[in-house]
Amino acid sequence: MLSLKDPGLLKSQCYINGEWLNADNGESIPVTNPATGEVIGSIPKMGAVETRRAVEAANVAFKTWRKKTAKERANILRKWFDLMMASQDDLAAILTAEQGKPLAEAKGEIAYGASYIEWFAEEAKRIYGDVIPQPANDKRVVVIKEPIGVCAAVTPWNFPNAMITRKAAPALAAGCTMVIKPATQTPLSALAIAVLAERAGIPAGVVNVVTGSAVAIGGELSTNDIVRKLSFTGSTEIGRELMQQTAGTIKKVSMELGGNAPFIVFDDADLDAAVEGALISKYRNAGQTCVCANRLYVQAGVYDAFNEKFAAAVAKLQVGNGTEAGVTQGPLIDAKAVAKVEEHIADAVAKGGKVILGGKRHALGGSFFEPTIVTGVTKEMKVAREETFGPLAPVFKFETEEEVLGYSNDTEFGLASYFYARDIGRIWRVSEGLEYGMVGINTGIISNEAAPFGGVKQSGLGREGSKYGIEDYVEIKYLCMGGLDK
Ligand SMILES: NC(=O)c1ccc[n+]([C@@H]2O[C@H](COP(=O)([O-])OP(=O)(O)OC[C@H]3O[C@@H](n4cnc5c(N)ncnc54)[C@H](O)[C@@H]3O)[C@@H](O)[C@H]2O)c1
Ligand SMILES: O=C[C@H](O)CS(=O)(=O)O
Repeated sequence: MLSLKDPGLLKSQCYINGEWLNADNGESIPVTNPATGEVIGSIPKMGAVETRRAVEAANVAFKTWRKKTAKERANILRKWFDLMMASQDDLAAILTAEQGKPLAEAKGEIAYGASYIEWFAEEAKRIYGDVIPQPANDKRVVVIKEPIGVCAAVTPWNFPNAMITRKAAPALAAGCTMVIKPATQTPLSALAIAVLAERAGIPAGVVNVVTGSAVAIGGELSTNDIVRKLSFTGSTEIGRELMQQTAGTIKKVSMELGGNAPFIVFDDADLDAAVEGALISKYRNAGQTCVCANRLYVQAGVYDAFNEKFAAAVAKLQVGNGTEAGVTQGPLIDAKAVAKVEEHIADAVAKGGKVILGGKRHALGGSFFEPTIVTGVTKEMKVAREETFGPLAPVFKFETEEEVLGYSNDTEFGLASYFYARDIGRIWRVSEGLEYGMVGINTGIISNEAAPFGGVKQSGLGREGSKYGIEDYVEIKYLCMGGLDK
């Protein structure tokens, strides 16, 4: 059982209009720990009717929340940030229990998630408009920015805290209200965020969390005309479905979708730095990260040296229950995730790939999997085209810059990409040649609240974080002031 300093953070009810509620039919869904299989809690199995009530509550709350000054909203968001950081240990314990990542990573996620609240508490006060030089002296052209209204957020299980705050923070900062549907595998983190929102003084109806049937809740959020914006983080497949569903009411959408990140090591790279970057980029959250290195490309001249160093570093990863000291890789989220990794390994080996480390389920059983490296891989393999979303590093060999750019861009995805090199001309050529929303240069970690996080092609629409992140939650209004020459 979860032992928290603040047991009030562990909720089994949804948060709608400032009330903690069960499903209308009383049904609930268990929440299990992926490391042990034990039930750690339960959540209401809500559907369209409860979701509609949450949307209507958010609509009522919008009328007053938007009228607060930016400074008033900023102060309340700052309080929310302070409360989240004060509860970092408990929030991390809840996150590790329901998602599986090591406690140190979970604590890092809480700080990362809270940093979006801190950032947008500040950005709230900088949503500037324009006064544009008038084309005729009887008029003045003024532009103001206004909150778009009731927003919906549908979020994934792999970062159960940060993927929510990365949406709720800019939305509330802009004066919007929000209905959140977290992933069914990891809802307790979302409910804990709502507890702290309530304690921070965020008024009833401004933040709402609904759990239960994804199709029913998502269907209501994507078709209810009161919802003016839907922000989704998850697979490209579901993102495409939600875009189609929102088209009927012409909603604004943000889509943070799947990835297939290339991680390129050129022969002029600092090899030790490249190994360190590849390790963190590939195996963070057991590889269950949208921006993790999905394909490693190493130039022929350093291919063997890189693989030797990389295998030695990966072999040091400690697989186990995320609550145990020293563990650096937890379980995968479920058996389906394990099956996908096994499918990708089997396909690569069948087509000539060589497993030089790991390659099978961990001795711990369940959904634990050995950190794995496969060499001798080619573009005909599934690992070249599909997002593995697990602790599998396929290492491709390449000869020239032109060749590796061609390989890297040969995908429908365009989220994150990485490369290690030291020649400045190469750094500029490759940075501009990669068709991705984000490029890590001599680093394997690119995510922070100050940066515009997002993808191109079928990895999504819009940006989260940075000064750009709040633009997705405002509408531009043009005021044409006439008759000024009389
Ligand atoms: N780009 C990013 O920032 C980012 C971040 C995290 C995860 N992801 C992507 O998400 C995927 C893994 O996460 P996942 O398994 O939670 O993704 P998913 O698409 O299966 O689920 C994401 C969310 O959508 C909900 N959902 C599922 N089917 C739905 C439907 N028919 N209608 C409405 N909602 C529905 C789920 O309950 C969950 O809350 C990977 O592809 C990963 O790359 C992207
Ligand atoms: O999985 C997707 C997240 O956006 C990862 S990150 O923590 O933002 O890098």
